[in-house]
Amino acid sequence: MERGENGGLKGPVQVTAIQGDVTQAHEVAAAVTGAHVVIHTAGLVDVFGRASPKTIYEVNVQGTQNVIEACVQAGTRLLVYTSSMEVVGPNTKGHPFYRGNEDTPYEAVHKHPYPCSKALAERLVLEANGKKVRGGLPLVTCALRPTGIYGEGHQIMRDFYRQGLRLGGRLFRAIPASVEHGRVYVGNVAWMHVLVARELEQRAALMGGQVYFCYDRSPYKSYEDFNMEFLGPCGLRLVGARPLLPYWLLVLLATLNALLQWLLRPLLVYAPLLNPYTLAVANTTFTVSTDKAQRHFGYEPLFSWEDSRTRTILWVQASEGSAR
Ligand SMILES: NC(=O)C1=CN([C@@H]2O[C@H](COP(=O)(O)OP(=O)(O)OC[C@H]3O[C@@H](n4cnc5c(N)ncnc54)[C@H](O)[C@@H]3O)[C@@H](O)[C@H]2O)C=CC1
Ligand SMILES: CC(C)[C@@H](O)CC[C@@H](C)[C@H]1CC[C@H]2[C@@H]3[C@H](O)CC4=CC(=O)CC[C@]4(C)[C@H]3CC[C@]12C
Repeated sequence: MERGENGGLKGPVQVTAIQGDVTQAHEVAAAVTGAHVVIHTAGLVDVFGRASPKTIYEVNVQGTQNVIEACVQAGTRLLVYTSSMEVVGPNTKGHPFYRGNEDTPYEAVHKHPYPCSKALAERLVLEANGKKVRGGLPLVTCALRPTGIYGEGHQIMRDFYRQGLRLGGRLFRAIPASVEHGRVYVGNVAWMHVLVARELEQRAALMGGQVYFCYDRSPYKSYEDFNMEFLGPCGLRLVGARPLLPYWLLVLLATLNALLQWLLRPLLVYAPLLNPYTLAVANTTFTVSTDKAQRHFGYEPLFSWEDSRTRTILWVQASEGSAR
């Protein structure tokens, strides 16, 4: 197949969809059979208490173990795993991670089921690097750590948008503007996965067993201010130059939400955006500044910040029709 000027593929690419459950080893084995490279991006992304810790573990950890085992049995030598910034932090102590990179020392301490599961899964993938697969050759693995992904299909962005519509076009600041979060456009995350899948075999000695943050040129902003880059052009406004409520009151409200979730669980799943974990993460600076992916396999973002922003705005506006 012919390649485009940025090295991307030109012309039709044949895709065969096989639906399956990563927690079912036999289904994973069937999906992996014959694959030259596996990109394992399936995961249960839940920090709102919708799923049980057991289910999060089964999908994110056992599911990843099933993928590794399937690669070994099938003789598939290349495995790329979608890990997460959360493997690093923010930690339970609220330590900021400011313009850090893959080598920045940071005390990665987690209690929440989601980051714990991603950290364990990443470790399984990296430890599997070099493991002999069927046929006797070594498995080559690496893990990509996206920061907060945004773009088309971002359900949390859609939830904020709908919340703003319900509140008369307003959202109320809860987090100081000074608390910066690194964010990355979904198209650039996908592009990094494609580049790794393409380069991992030839650069196995350099890339095998490595982790790479997913990054692009999206600006560092507070989570709420960053979201307003898209929700503002869709008619919403963020009220307050500073948080309208004191932090202790937000902690109280988040705790009440967690208590309500626990009390209501036998009847329904009550899973608001604000809970002790989401508040703590939102309130802790986490930004990355790295060029490791560029140095190791020539990664450059495929989508500029301007393009990423426009595409996301168009998606939110399109979801407006479904919101009303
Ligand atoms: N959303 C974010 O900000 C970030 C996400 N990630 C990681 O990116 C990956 C994709 O996440 P998102 O696209 O955000 O979430 P998503 O919920 O949109 O995608 C997760 C996918 O995994 C599939 N999946 C879930 N359980 C499965 C199972 N038992 N068997 C097979 N497939 C299953 C879902 O059907 C879905 O297509 C995940 O591994 C997540 O941990 C990493 C960093 C940031
Ligand atoms: C209610 C307010 C306090 C509001 O600001 C809460 C925002 C909160 C829902 C998000 C703030 C930071 C987000 C997380 C961050 O982007 C890192 C993530 C990485 C992942 O792998 C999965 C998603 C997430 C945990 C992401 C989830 C939503 C936030 C906690």
